[in-house]
Amino acid sequence: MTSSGPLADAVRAALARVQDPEIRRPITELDMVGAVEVADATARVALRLTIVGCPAADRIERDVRQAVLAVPGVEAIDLEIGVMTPAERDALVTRLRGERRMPFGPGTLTRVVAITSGKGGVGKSTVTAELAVALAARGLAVGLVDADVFGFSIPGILGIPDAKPTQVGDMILPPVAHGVKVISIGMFVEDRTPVSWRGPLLHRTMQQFLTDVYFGDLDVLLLDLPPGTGDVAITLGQLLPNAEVLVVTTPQAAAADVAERSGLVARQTGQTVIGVVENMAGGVFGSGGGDEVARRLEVPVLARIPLSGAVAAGGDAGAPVVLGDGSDPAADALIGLADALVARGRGLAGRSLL
Ligand SMILES: Nc1ncnc2c1ncn2[C@@H]1O[C@H](COP(=O)(O)OP(=O)(O)OP(=O)(O)O)[C@@H](O)[C@H]1O
Repeated sequence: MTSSGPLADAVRAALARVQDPEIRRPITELDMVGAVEVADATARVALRLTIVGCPAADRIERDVRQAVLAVPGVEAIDLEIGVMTPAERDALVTRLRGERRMPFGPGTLTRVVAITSGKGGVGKSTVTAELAVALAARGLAVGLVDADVFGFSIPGILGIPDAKPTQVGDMILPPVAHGVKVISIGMFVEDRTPVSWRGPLLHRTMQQFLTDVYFGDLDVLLLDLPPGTGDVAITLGQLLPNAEVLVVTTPQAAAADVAERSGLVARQTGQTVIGVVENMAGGVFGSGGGDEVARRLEVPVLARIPLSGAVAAGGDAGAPVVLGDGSDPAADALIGLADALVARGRGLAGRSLL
């Protein structure tokens, strides 16, 4: 690694401001920058990409050129692009992963929030995706695990229906949508059909999502659970007893029973139910469902999200309403939910008082 003279140092400093768009760390920290020399106002930079055919290669190359050419005294760049050797890549993966196995269990600094519902179709995935984007828009580092094996609608709602994670060694880099790092079972099945896996396979898959997917340091990790009280909810209850849980329900009174049950199952695993989100309020679903579930679980209703054509259209188009022009009451309610979550802080979730 040759780097000589103040101009070469300035080029290195400029390169330290270029991020790998997938790993979201400076390329200099990822061992992607080799020799740097400057001669006759021309900077020679050796770049090592993590994998052949790296999907972010164009972007990295463009950012590197721009950063280097902005250094006073540099007029041209001679960029030599190579690929890491398997040994270099293994060393990087080991370093990034550290010794941590499953970084989101008890003791984590990341706030883990699971979103559940009693039955399907109440808008749980929509609420989860919009909430994730609203939190990311506030500047938080947000990850989203779509664990809804029967639906996996999150990638579509976020506008990345066909995105696939990049694999570096045995590390999986999640695609990023609207600032949210997203991983979904739908990214690993061929024809997007719902998965009919049972307990052990689901358990392993969830564990892998939480361990092998490189999210980096997150402020918040959201999990979109399948509706009901099945294997995934129980598995995640075991893996993440420290998680906080939001229960999404419609205002329909008849939905209250099943919604309450998913909250109770979460609580049995040690998770903390922090509130209820009533979705599709003011529609044809009657009223009182959210209050009823909240009363039975002894938690507050954190948001009431009105039925909104904009929300449905935004979900179809992959354009979250929380990033819209602010004219939609449902968007306000969803942003209010993000505010309520942040204002609530981490509380005592997952910490024993005894
Ligand atoms: N507040 C809302 N106003 C209007 N439409 C909504 C609202 N919330 C969700 N929807 C729409 O309702 C449908 C179901 O939403 P979604 O897929 O999020 O439900 P879900 O509870 O996650 O279902 P499942 O668990 O079965 O995947 C979608 O078409 C979505 O766009």
